[in-house]
Amino acid sequence: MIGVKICGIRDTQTMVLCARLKVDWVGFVFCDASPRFVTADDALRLHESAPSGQEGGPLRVGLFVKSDDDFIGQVLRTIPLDILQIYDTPERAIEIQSRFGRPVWQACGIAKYSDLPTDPSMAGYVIEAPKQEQDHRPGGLGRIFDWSLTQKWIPPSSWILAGGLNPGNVQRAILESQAPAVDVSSGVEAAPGCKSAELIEKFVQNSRKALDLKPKLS
Ligand SMILES: O=C(O)c1ccccc1N[C@@H]1O[C@H](COP(=O)(O)O)[C@@H](O)[C@H]1O
Repeated sequence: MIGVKICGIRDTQTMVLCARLKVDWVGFVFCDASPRFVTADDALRLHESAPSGQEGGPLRVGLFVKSDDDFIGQVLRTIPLDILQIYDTPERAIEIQSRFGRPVWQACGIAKYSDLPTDPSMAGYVIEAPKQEQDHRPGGLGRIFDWSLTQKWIPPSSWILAGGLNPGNVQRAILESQAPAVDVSSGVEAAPGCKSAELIEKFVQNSRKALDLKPKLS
């Protein structure tokens, strides 16, 4: 079964839907440059609206972009995040992992094969398109990269494919990249920051069908 993460949740209906669809992870974006930004109090309200990971619901992932310890600590005192998705240097991501005692998924922008990470001490990696000069934030931009780059990569720990995925391309993305899990934000939205129940359902369904399709597409 392909793991699925729905990121940038801002409303309780979407939380409840993700729990009903047995999505593996939901993401809360603590980056105020994003149309999906939530405060720690918003995230707590969302967290409380659906079964927790320990109760069989989706694990809660918090996204932090170049955040300092004070900010991360303040969010963690409000909401019990299961995983921290970090947009920062690898050194800083490792520091955060040991300081806060939570698994860290480091976000890596991949333009070429040698950009793929090799450090097994990180709990996981989010493998996505690289940030460009004009971007005001590092993710949630609906941009893909060359999925075939990960085919021969030996991942040092668990990983998830992200960037520009949507219900129409996710099956091909899984087959071309050989990803064990997929992460989507803008590709299941009706407008920036506004999730579509219909697109989420299709995305989850199509992701999970990818394994069945393998012989037909390869
Ligand atoms: O979603 C955002 O606005 C965002 C802001 C800052 C950092 C990451 C963000 N989103 C993450 O980016 C990838 C790809 O998103 P998309 O599917 O291309 O829209 C994914 O991990 C999002 O969670």
